[in-house]
Amino acid sequence: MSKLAITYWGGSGTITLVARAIAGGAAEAGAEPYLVDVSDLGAVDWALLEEAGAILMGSPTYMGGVAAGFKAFMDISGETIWSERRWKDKLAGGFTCGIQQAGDKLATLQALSVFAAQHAMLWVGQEAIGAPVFPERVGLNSSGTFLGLAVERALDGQLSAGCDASARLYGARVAGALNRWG
Ligand SMILES: Cc1cc2nc3c(=O)[nH]c(=O)nc-3n(C[C@H](O)[C@H](O)[C@H](O)COP(=O)(O)O)c2cc1C
Repeated sequence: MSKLAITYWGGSGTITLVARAIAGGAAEAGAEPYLVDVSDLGAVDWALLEEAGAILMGSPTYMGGVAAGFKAFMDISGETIWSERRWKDKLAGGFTCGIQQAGDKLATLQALSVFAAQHAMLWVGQEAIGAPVFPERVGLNSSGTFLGLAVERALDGQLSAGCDASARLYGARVAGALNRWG
């Protein structure tokens, strides 16, 4: 299976926990995940991203959209990576977090999915259906977001069990997609 790059930018730690949980779920499903913190654009392993079969993108939702730190990464990719179609046909997906259950997080995922389309990438959404449809799955995909992964802010430095499980399932889903199409 080809490499799965998980790019992210986080301010206070939640998105880092989410990226790690996604990586855990993906590894359990047989993928080879690589965490790529984009907070220092000069330190980003661009060759790894070019080699990867899938690139996931994670940003906290700030003011109803992608945080500036992640947007800087998006914008720099709009130079030669975009014009030379270097990420074309890679699988893509997105994840975000916010303090509120809705919190306009969908707008962040929409921006990330449009970004993937700009790069001619192929988007993979979240599949998990939680409560109340399946009452025993309390906390799983609690905001009912399917465009990508949307979770709530970590408390006490920990993701809730439901958010952690949702992130792991999303990692496993992308690993499965990579196995099938990557
Ligand atoms: C400037 C700013 C704007 C924010 N805007 C939103 C928002 O629109 N919706 C939301 O649900 N949470 C919002 N939050 C809360 C963060 O998304 C939340 O605390 C998240 O866990 C931060 O992720 P991080 O720990 O990776 O930085 C905002 C936080 C900050 C600092």
